[in-house]
Amino acid sequence: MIQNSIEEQGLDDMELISRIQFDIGRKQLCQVDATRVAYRPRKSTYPLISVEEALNIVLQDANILGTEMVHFKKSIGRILAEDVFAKDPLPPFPASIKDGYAVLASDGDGMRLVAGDSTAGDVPKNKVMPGYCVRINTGAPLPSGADAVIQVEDTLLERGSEDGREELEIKIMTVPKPGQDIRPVGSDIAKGEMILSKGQNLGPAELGLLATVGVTSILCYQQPIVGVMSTGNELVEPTEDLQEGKIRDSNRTTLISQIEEHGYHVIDLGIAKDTPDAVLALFKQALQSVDVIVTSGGVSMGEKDLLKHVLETDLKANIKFGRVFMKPGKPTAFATIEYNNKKHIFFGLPGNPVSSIVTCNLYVIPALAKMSGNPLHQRTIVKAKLEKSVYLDPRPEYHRVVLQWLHDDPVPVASSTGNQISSRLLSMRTANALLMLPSKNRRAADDGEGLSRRRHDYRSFVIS
Ligand SMILES: Nc1nc2c(c(=O)[nH]1)N[C@H]1C(S)=C(S)[C@@H](COP(=O)(O)OP(=O)(O)OC[C@H]3O[C@@H](n4cnc5c(N)ncnc54)[C@H](O)[C@@H]3O)O[C@H]1N2
Ligand code: MOO
Repeated sequence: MIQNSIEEQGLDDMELISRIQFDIGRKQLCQVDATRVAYRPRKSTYPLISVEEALNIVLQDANILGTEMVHFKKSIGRILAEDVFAKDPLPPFPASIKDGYAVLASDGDGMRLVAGDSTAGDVPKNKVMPGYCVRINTGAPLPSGADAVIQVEDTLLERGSEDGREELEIKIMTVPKPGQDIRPVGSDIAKGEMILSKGQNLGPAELGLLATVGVTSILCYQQPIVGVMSTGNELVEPTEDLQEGKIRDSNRTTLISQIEEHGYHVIDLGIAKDTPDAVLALFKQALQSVDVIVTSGGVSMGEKDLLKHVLETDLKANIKFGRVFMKPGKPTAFATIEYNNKKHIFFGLPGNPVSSIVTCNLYVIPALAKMSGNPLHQRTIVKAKLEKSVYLDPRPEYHRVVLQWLHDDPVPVASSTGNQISSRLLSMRTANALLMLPSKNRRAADDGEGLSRRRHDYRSFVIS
């Protein structure tokens, strides 16, 4: 009956949404009225776009935030916003590559008197004169006069002090060449050399290089602060016992750890109840302190799926897309929000636990990487073979698999994690890649072969 009355009024979906959103005169903070279930649109008003299109839209809005000085020890995973140069050469002195003896090459092989030693960290006292050598350790400065090092394995002890504390004379068994086993000044790093360049991702080796050249404060791109929120009246905290109709919130845990695993700072925004006011209040609170909001749930067709309405109506957000032709993740939404003169980006991930984790991988992580200044923000994609044939879905699917490189085959084999229903988080367990399966409706001619044949090559990307 209600349907009839709507039809009689001749309202289309867009008008219905407007009626729901702009119902004035209610004592609510939020302008969205979610009570008139009968007026909800019966078809999504958002066009279904491809994953590629969606990712391009996301990356266009994922802009670098700015730069800040960072102490080098706190810079792991950060992206450098400046070139870094070496103010000193390495080694700063000619250094021995071996434990042995500093010699004059022109003396050739044979006997040498031992005139003291040069150990790492000390300044050698003795000069190497013809017929003499100085005992030297790896990394120690070459004494003046010497131009070669002979490793201890190529020498014999001819004479030592009676107490065994000193070597007095040795015999060199090989003919030394000038420069042998010596690292010249600046041979590892030249003075003034650029050791790191703008856009470099800072890992352990890069931090070590900063330590080497004594650059302890560096300019890095700022990292986005991400707020993660769950939505839904059915959700309770993992610590709580289940009452009737309730389930534990798992998405907040997976999304927070997924984002933190990639090195970004996350604020836990908690759970918003399925009311426009609750959602709006949490959004407003989040917008004070985060650059990116990631929600899960509340983006599909249910009368409680309010997020996009609240964003558009109350926060004047620009919803860039609301549906993507993919499985899982069809209702994924993306928006930009101007709030307090600052641009924020919003990811409305679907509530199904697998859908949220897959779409976080596909859209959120690359966006955060790009915002953090990382030029290599795209996911790694490799070719894989299927262990067993799989059924294709009408939607292009991101099938959870374990990739294994077997024997000396350079192409890995992908083994499915089983039932792929998007509520089954167990399908993510042990998965280390998402297999990109084409739509079932793609013509076989696109591919030259039957699409679901055993060991057919598919593209897969690594999600670690
Ligand atoms: N009429 C239609 N219904 C649905 C469609 C559609 O196109 N038309 N799409 C389906 C698809 S595909 C997905 S995916 C889901 C996504 O829906 P929402 O994003 O609105 O999510 P909810 O309805 O809130 O929840 C879906 C499901 O996930 C559970 N959930 C939600 N949040 C959490 C959480 N934090 N931790 C664990 N589990 C969570 C929730 O209880 C539901 O079972 O919509 C389909 N429906
Ligand atoms: O797209 Mo939904 O994410 O299939 O379950």
